[in-house]
Amino acid sequence: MRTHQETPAIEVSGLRQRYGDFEAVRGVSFSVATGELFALLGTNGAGKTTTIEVLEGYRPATEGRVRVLGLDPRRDRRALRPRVGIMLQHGGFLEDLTVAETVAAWAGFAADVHRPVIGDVLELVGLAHKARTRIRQLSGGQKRRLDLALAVIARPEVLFLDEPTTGMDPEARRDTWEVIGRLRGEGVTVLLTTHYLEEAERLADHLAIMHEGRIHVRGTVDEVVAEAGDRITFRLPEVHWEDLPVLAGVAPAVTHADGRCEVSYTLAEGPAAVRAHAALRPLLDWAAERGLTLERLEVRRGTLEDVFLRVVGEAAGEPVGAAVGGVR
Ligand SMILES: Nc1ncnc2c1ncn2[C@@H]1O[C@H](COP(=O)(O)OP(=O)(O)OP(=O)(O)O)[C@@H](O)[C@H]1O
Repeated sequence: MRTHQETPAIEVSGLRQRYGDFEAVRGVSFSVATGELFALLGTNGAGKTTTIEVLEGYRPATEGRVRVLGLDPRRDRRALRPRVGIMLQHGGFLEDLTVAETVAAWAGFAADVHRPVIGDVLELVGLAHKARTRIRQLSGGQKRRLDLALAVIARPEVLFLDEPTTGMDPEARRDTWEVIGRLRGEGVTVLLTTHYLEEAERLADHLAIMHEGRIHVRGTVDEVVAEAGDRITFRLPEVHWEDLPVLAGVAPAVTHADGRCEVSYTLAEGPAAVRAHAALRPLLDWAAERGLTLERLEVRRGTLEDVFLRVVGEAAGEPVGAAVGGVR
């Protein structure tokens, strides 16, 4: 028998979602352990919001199975409601209410919310000084903070955040990351969608990259970033590029501009700690034998952005890579 600890807080298995003839989600599976933060990244229209809406119980799954805290989000809606916090992509407010009135009204829907909590929650999201301000006088970023306040007021066990920091300035975004980090620290399970790769890198335990209804890559942040491999890049005069060496089994990618060529190697095989070292020595020997200087030589770790762009590029033409290690 499975214990409570072993049951994931969120489970999605073989989810498919159709809108008429169009299949927006095409067989998505992932799970989120209790207390974890899982980030869904992806291109516009990838199916992130659709997936999260099925988990929130807003729409029935066309196919597949979803569970939140072991319950069916539609069938068990009443039982789940007090345990789940939701921040929609486009929350709607009554523009004439003040911030404090909005939170109080919302608290009225939730069980066990007392007035002092309203002040706490406004403090938490950095809106205490705006308590008497009318909603229509808030900026876009302040409205997102209020959305977050409403999502967490009933102290949920699971929090769904759909693009929580869209429209925020960099400082507000950092503040919000801190709030989300604090909630996670308190054991709240969080599923968030975002277009900000840095947001996912900073906050997520596990992440997935979606494109056109499918998850193409998923794993811990380190696992996904490791997939990008290391980059060795430099410039050479045009005359020397044709006999560039193959390094650690990898052929160079060469682009040409202004009479010089830009050379880049992406090394993804082997242990991260040794692969750039192993490839650099033969490269430097090759250059020394020819009396060449490798201009602007750079060795860097791949980034989440490299993986993201590769996923989108591969989906446009080449075959798509499998999920990375550690996938559950
Ligand atoms: N109610 C709907 N009726 C028909 N098509 C829809 C509906 N909602 C979404 N879609 C389509 O389904 C696809 C997935 O949309 P979804 O909003 O889930 O993507 P997303 O990954 O959240 O995108 P974004 O990052 O742009 O918010 C899109 O092609 C969208 O046009």
